[in-house]
Amino acid sequence: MAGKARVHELAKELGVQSKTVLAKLKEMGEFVKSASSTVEAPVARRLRDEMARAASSASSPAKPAAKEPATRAVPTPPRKATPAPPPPKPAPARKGPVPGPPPSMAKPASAHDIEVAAAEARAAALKAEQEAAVQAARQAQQQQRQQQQQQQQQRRQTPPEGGSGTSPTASGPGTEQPTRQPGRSGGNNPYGITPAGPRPSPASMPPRPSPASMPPRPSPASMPSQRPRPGGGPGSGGPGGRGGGGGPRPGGGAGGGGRGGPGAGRGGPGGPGGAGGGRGGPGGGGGGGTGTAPAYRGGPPGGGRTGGGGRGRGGAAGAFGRPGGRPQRGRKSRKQRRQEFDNLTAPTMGSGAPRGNGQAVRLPRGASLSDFADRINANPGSLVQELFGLGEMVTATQSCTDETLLLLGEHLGFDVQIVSPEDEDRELLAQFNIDLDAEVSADRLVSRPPVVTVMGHVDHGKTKLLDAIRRSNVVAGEAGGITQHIGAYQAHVAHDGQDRAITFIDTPGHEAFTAMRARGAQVTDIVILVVAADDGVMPQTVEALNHAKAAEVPIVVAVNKTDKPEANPERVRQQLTEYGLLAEDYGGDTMFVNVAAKPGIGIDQLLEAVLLTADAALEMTAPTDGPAQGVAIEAHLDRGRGAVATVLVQKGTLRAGDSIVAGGAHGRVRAMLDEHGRQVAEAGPSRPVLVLGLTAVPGAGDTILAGNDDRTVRQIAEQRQARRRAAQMATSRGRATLETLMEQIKEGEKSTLNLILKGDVSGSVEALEDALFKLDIPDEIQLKVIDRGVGAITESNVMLASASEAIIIGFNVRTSTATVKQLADREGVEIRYYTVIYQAIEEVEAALKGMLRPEYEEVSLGSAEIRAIFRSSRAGNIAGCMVRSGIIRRNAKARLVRDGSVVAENLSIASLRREKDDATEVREGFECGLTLSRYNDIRVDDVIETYELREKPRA
Ligand SMILES: Nc1nc2c(ncn2[C@@H]2O[C@H](COP(=O)(O)OP(=O)(O)OP(=O)(O)O)[C@@H](O)[C@H]2O)c(=O)[nH]1
Repeated sequence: MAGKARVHELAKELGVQSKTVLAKLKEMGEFVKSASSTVEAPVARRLRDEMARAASSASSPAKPAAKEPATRAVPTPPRKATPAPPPPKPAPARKGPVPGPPPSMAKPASAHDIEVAAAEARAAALKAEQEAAVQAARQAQQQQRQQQQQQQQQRRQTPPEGGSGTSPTASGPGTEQPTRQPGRSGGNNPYGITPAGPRPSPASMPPRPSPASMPPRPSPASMPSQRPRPGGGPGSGGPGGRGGGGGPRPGGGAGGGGRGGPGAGRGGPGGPGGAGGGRGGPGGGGGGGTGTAPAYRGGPPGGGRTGGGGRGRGGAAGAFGRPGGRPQRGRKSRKQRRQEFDNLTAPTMGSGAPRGNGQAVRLPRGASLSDFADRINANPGSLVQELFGLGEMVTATQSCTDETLLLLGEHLGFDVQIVSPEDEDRELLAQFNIDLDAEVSADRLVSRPPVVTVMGHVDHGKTKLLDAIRRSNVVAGEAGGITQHIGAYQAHVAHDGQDRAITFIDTPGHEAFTAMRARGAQVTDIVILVVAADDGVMPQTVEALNHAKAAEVPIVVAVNKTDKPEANPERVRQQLTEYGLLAEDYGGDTMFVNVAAKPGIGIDQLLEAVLLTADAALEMTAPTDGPAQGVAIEAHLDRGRGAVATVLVQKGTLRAGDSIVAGGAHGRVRAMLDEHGRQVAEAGPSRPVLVLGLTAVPGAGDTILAGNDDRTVRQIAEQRQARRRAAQMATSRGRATLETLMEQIKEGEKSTLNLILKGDVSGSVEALEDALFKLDIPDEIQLKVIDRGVGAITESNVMLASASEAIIIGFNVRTSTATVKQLADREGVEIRYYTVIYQAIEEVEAALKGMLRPEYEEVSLGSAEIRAIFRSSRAGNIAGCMVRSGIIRRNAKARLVRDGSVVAENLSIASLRREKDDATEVREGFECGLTLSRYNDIRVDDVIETYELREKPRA
């Protein structure tokens, strides 16, 4: 019969009454309630055996007697039927097979006899089964060991996976093999529990049952544990663990393995020969179900082998495998970890910067990443990130070096081509068919005067020398002998019976020289290096020397102040040999001339030397025909004459009336003046002239071109201006100037003005700082002097200003070198120069006042009283109003007043109507309909006040 049979079905099958079956079952120690109760299959099987045996006995004459005890047995207290309180002793089962009752037993079988015989038979069977189980367990253990070894080997090769608690090896058989949970399947059979039996190796184990395939969990009603079982409770896991299957019954049984909980999961107590297996849960070492389970009072000491232990994290050693349940990850060998570390690759984050395919990207020298990003249609931030990845930290607007741009270009797959400003200009001019470098035929070339710049250490007499030369050349009676400073002048000297002109740049020092060179203007042919004979070679002498050498310009040394008693001109010659300037007297090719600028001694010899050097070293020719080309030496805005520029013509001839472009400025030459203030009609090569008629002031070093017509020069100038603006924007974006600070303050971005003060003497710096701090500055603005010092403005001042967005104030000082000025330009650092303190204070104060956020005051416009409210699904609540005072204006700011209290602020008149027409404003005494922006809670008799905010002028 499949499944569980009911008592009456069994009775029918056996041909007896149900009550006979019930009595028999009672005899057998099974408590069965009624005829409709079900009987477990093993019990039914035993019942059939018993009944058959009883029937065979009944065939003997003792049969009726046999019935008696059976019936008598019914009222017998179920002493044996109840589980034995003491631990079931498996010993009898181990004592070898107990011979079953001989079938030929003459004595009529009483119920007791039947039971004894059955017990003996079962004991024999049990023993045989146990032996088989022990054998199988041994085999299983051996297989397990082998498997462990294999696993260890595998682990050494591959990192093992975690999840210890749920690994197959961690599962006790109690949960793995439900069929081996007789406690569950044979819950009402004290002997029905099959000992643990041969423990199958994990390899041979059936697939782990899924919850779906698991036998149904016994309902509480059907749980055998509902019955008091002194023999032991169900196998239990650790804290949080789940109880295993049915508890061991007296006499032996296997507690189902408990599932290790997050503590120390412990398998259920093994019954005699039972197998308890705990499965280690996370954090809990699923201890194997052991035969001894002190926690389970009254639980049977395990007669069987130790149940398979689960493995859990941090738990004790399981029966299988490694001790404890530490994560396998932690068990990696050092070598493995090292290998893993070595194989780690740095995480890469995509910046989103586009990748090129070798496309050419032309960038101006000193371009920023923003410029680059514009060209390749990228986000500047992504380029910052890419460059950061390459180990360079550059902000998006910072000017980059050529190397940086090339590096980034290569990294992104673009062919970056750095274009110098000169090249850019050349390209621009090419658009207008102007070629500055066009070959000039030799027949057009005529000799031109050399252009000379005077350089040297401070106070060695440069100015005095230039004065002396100028003075020595003043033609008697010419303009009263007074020359004007226009930035350059020409001196004349009789050389080899010829009147030769020499052009001198009237700005001593190498700053102007270098600044012009930086702009690509190479105007100087020869450098006069002034060295005071009493002082000798000094640091700036060497600096000037290096600048001249870098420009590959020949040098004539003027050994000055030779009139002084302590003068030692020979020492100067000796000293300069160390720097590669070997005097002719010493066998070199550099001309040294002893002069005394102050008394005007040796000036002619010096000019002679200049001409000799020029003739020897230079090819000083230029065409005089063709449109003029030149360089602006100096320029300024003259109050009466507008923009004026001193132009040094280099090629061609500049004439009054010519259309010219000078850098970003253009215009028509209105007049040309020489250094004596005389008008000149035309200026040939090397001739400096003051040019009037430009629309704007060009910069020193800007090239001058005479164009064919006004339109061309204007277009060239405009394109240059646009280019410069773009370059300036790129470099000075985010940088501080007094003007931008004002804007930033207005926009609420800034409220601090950082200053660096530099002065000629410490007294003036302190005075300036004191005066600045005495300024009446409102609290909302902060003035910070982040650095102060005496002396020229240096590179480090500029860098500090750049980093902290400060403005440098130079009081009677200038930048230490032209390169510092260039750096400031590049970094967008504003340097303001002052010669009087009050002027500096005034400007800073004006800037700070401009920086103040505007103050607003409220000006009332009018008020209206709500007379009626019209509800509109589209416009919300419309207030029908009477304007009480002033005007009500659309979009005006408004507030709502109810019973004298303001109930809503910061409103505005969203719509305004007079009759049926939209109105911009409605005057006093008229009715109007209006709505308030995003406000509907209006009531009749509320008052709407309108006002506007007007900026208050600052005192
Ligand atoms: N005795 C004597 N003094 C001279 C001579 N040349 C210049 N001096 C003096 O030296 C001082 C400096 O002369 P400057 O011409 O201003 O020197 P500088 O090189 O132009 O100086 P900076 O513009 O500051 O670089 C002045 O006091 C001159 O009078 C000279 O030939 N003999």
